[in-house]
Amino acid sequence: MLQVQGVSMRFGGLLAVADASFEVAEGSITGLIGPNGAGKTTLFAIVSGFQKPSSGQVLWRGEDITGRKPHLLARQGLSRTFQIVQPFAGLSVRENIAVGAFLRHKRRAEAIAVAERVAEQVGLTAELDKPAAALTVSGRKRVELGKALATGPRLLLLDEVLAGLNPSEVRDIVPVVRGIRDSGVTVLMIEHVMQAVMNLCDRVHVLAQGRIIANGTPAQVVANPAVVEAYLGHGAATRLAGRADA
Ligand SMILES: Nc1ncnc2c1ncn2[C@@H]1O[C@H](COP(=O)(O)OP(=O)(O)OP(=O)(O)O)[C@@H](O)[C@H]1O
Repeated sequence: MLQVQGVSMRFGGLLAVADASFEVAEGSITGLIGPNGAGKTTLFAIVSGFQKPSSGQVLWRGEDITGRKPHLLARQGLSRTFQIVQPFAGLSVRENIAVGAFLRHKRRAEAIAVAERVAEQVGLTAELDKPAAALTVSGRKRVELGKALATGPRLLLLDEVLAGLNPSEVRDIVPVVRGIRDSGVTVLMIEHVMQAVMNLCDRVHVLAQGRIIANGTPAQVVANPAVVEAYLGHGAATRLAGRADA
């Protein structure tokens, strides 16, 4: 469904993304993980049209969409959430989610109806009338999810939607993400919360220092010595293996 082919992004002397290639299969929940500064956010910004890569291509259903603007990509069914959630504080939860729905529905009543349907999907029905500013971090994350979902995406890009949540809040949102996929929306997620990655993702791509260093099922990538080293430092995999043998 989505193919990233040989994408590089240079900021001055820094190669933030280096010849990265990966695919997202339709109907999957695909994870993009890696240590801080690995280039995940940059790669996401490229896929969602917020940045144009220095080189390489992004293909959407076979079509080259490299550098296409975010609002055009949203019309084509590719929407994203942001790591820092910034709901319209003065608007209600219903109105915040409806902002996304206006992409495809011109009439207010229709957009509101979509927002109410989406609110149910993300577990916000009881909060619909509240101002977004009154919500907890977990609630705001759900609003962010709802706003993106209300645009009617075929592929939803989730940027650390679980960051800042406590373990029980993570446990509560995991089925929401799975439900989104089950409703026919493919999901690509950047995520640091490994508990959720292990639970949710069909496939994971690991980025370190701008390069894709591994991919596979969650179980395969966490058992991969190159991945362990990328997170814990050179020699960590051997040291850990030595301890396990002892
Ligand atoms: N606009 C920019 N100008 C210069 N350098 C940048 C810019 N954006 C990102 N970088 C650098 O590119 C590298 C990759 O950053 P990026 O934010 O993509 O990593 P990340 O994997 O998302 O990290 P984190 O998990 O901490 O969010 C970092 O070294 C970062 O400082």
